[in-house]
Amino acid sequence: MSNRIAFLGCGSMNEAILSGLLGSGTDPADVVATVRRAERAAELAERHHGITAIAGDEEPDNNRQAAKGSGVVILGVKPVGIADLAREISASLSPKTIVVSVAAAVTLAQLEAALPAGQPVIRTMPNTPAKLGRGVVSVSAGSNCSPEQLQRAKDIFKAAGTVVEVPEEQVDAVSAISGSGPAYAFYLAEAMAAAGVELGLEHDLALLLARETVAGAGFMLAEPGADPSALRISVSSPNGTTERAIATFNERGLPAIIAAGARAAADRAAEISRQLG
Ligand SMILES: NC(=O)C1=CN([C@@H]2O[C@H](COP(=O)(O)OP(=O)(O)OC[C@H]3O[C@@H](n4cnc5c(N)ncnc54)[C@H](O)[C@@H]3O)[C@@H](O)[C@H]2O)C=CC1
Ligand SMILES: O=C(O)[C@@H]1CCC=N1
Repeated sequence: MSNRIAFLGCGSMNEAILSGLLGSGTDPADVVATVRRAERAAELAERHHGITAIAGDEEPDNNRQAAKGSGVVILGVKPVGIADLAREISASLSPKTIVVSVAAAVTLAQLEAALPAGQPVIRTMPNTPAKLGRGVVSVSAGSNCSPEQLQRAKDIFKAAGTVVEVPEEQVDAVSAISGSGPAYAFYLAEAMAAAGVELGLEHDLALLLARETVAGAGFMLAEPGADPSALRISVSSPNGTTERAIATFNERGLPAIIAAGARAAADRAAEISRQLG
């Protein structure tokens, strides 16, 4: 099977995966990316030397060109555009080409219906730390995907981080925790920086403290076997300052607020799936 991997719709998410892949030693000559605009294609080609980036405003059949001869194609446009993109490339796929979607809310059934009968399809839910090889991605195989084809996709995504296999019914929950989750961590950093300013720190200093703290805590969480509760307790002296802060978060219902946000994200994914029919 061809080693070439095509990233169709190379925006934030697909570029993050592409970066992770190149960072782990994939030959850029085996990577092709498509986008809408020529400026974005030039930016990608400059940032990732040796890949091929094709813009639709210069070459309207860019997606078909990229799909043709690729062993794996990764669909990375917004959910509403996935089925059209799948139909557009259908005639350019070999029956063995593995079609991977990173889109929230687009089901395996919707993907399979837009592709030639029998096409192997995998639905994934990645996240943007893939850019640093620190993403986490779920994979769910469609009915035509062989164990070897699923393994090939897992091997690609391993380069971008941790791979978990989940039944498709769980993808909306995965999306609500790890797909969207980096935004929750960034939101926490924003709120901490704002709190620092409220306590009298200069904005730049407050932002530096918040960024380095969330990043540093992230590194600690990334150590093998890390336990968030144990790590939190190790910062919290009995009757000390941290304990007072955490008690205030609990009194104000922060865990329930986070659960409600995650529920809202999962519900929105289900709503989009229904809208896409
Ligand atoms: N951004 C994130 O953190 C995550 C995103 N996703 C999924 O990834 C997908 C893309 O999201 P983002 O990367 O955030 O969006 P984005 O807007 O940054 O990327 C989409 C890219 O596709 C290009 N594009 C649109 N139509 C095209 C076409 N017909 N042919 C070629 N290129 C085309 C756009 O120009 C853009 O560069 C979505 O389906 C989303 O659900 C999944 C997990 C996390
Ligand atoms: O916000 C979104 O719709 C995408 C899916 C998961 C993360 N970002």
